[in-house]
Amino acid sequence: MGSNPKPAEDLMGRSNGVHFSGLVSRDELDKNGHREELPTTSALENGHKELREPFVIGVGGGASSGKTTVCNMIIEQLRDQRVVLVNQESFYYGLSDEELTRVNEYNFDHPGAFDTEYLLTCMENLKHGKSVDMPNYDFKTYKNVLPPRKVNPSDVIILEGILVFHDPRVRDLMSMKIFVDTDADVRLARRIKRDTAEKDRDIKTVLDQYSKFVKPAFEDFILPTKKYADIIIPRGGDNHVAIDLIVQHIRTKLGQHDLCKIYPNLYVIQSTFQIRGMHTIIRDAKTTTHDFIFYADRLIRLVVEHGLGILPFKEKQVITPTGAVYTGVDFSKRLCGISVIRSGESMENALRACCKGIKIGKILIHRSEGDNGQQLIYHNLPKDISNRHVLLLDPILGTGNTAVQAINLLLKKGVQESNIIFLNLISAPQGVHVVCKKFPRIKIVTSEIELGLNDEYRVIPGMGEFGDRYFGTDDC
Ligand SMILES: Nc1ncnc2c1ncn2[C@@H]1O[C@H](COP(=O)(O)OP(=O)(O)O)[C@@H](O)[C@H]1O
Ligand SMILES: Nc1ccn([C@@H]2O[C@H](COP(=O)(O)O)[C@@H](O)[C@H]2O)c(=O)n1
Ligand SMILES: [Mg+2]
Repeated sequence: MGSNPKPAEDLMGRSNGVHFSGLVSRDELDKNGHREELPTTSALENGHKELREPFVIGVGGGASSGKTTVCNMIIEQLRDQRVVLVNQESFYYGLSDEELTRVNEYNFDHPGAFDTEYLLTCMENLKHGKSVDMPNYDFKTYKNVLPPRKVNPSDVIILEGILVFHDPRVRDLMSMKIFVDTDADVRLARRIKRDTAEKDRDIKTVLDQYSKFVKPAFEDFILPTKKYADIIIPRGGDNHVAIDLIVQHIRTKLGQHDLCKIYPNLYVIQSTFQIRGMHTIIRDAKTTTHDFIFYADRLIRLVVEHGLGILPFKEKQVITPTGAVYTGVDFSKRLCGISVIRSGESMENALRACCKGIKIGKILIHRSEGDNGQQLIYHNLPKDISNRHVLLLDPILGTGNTAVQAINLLLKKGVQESNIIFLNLISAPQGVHVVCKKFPRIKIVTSEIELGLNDEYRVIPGMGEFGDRYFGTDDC
């Protein structure tokens, strides 16, 4: 795959082609909040470009303490990240027919009930970037016979379960350990509700199991692991402050905010599952041209709207049909769009749809060896461009070389640097560094920050050659 990252300084003057990618990623949440993923690479650390090991979080605590709830809340807040949830309960040994006849005598809360060796293998593989076959335990049949779930490595791996801190080898894989601490009576009440509703068990069976196994095991095996926790969350999912702090810490460790912290003029649009879903489609190499255009258009529209949102405005009052005064704003109309041929042309329709009658100029930059690999060969810009705010359109910011050429031309034509908003769908950190360092007053609006560039200066994970995919020339 050739994904060794390049330092930004290396890229200036050496690229002879950007905007490619071979890596595809797809995330899906199933009904249990599990994610199934195709290969991904790891996140960036502290704004640097090296790819690194995933951040592993352990979430332990008594049964029904709210571990899964806490994990789902963390995952929800990290919806713009590649997160995978591993449940310790998937690693329960299946019961033999003989054991099934005496199921009420089986202690599911004992460390020996789990296949910890296989759990360890799976976690080590995930941590080292390999995909794994996760067992699929069925609580109703007590068996492990369902087809395994393929889980691929991610930027964040969360391992949750009653005894995830019991084995020191599993503990050692974790970068952060969270213990969910909920009162025993609350846990029991929830357990009765859950096991009768979801596991088809009667109250007597649940209570017998609780007093015979669950309570003693909590005291003997689970509670003693609380001392290993870095964070103890009282009240589980009700503790929003704790969950917010945990998410902040994870983001800091992933270096997610660093680029925006370094460059206040970089705007990454707020991610939602809709947005990630659309990215998932357009990044999938198997997506048809028709779907690629549809979802790329939706994302481009969001980026354009966001870009328009950071244009200057003046306060304006209007009278509504009810005769009331509405105090609003009047936004700048001295605008134009400039698309970088050819992929930037894919963004013109969205801009026209948002700004009736907007003038759109074009710049063509040829990429070849030598001379920074860049050659400006054509431009057609509005004559009065120097008096306008310019929305520069190019869906991918890779090395930054093309953007630098285009911006240099705009500046030469008298456009003020602070009047340029560069709109793109994805930005490689290297390109962000190059553009923001050279033009600190320019604004960049993007929908996702990429992992980096590979040896061939292609954006990873990226989405391939955008222009070819959008204009349907990818099989020419
Ligand atoms: N803060 C809460 N308030 C009310 N019910 C909760 C809360 N947290 C969890 N539950 C419910 O309690 C049950 C057990 O929660 P869960 O998160 O599955 O715990 P665990 O994974 O620790 O067994 C679930 O039915 C869940 O909906
Ligand atoms: N067949 C099984 C397997 C496990 N249990 C109980 O599940 C609890 C652990 O799950 P949590 O989501 O609550 O962490 C544990 O207390 C086991 O007794 C079961 O009842 N049947
Ligand atoms: Mg659970």
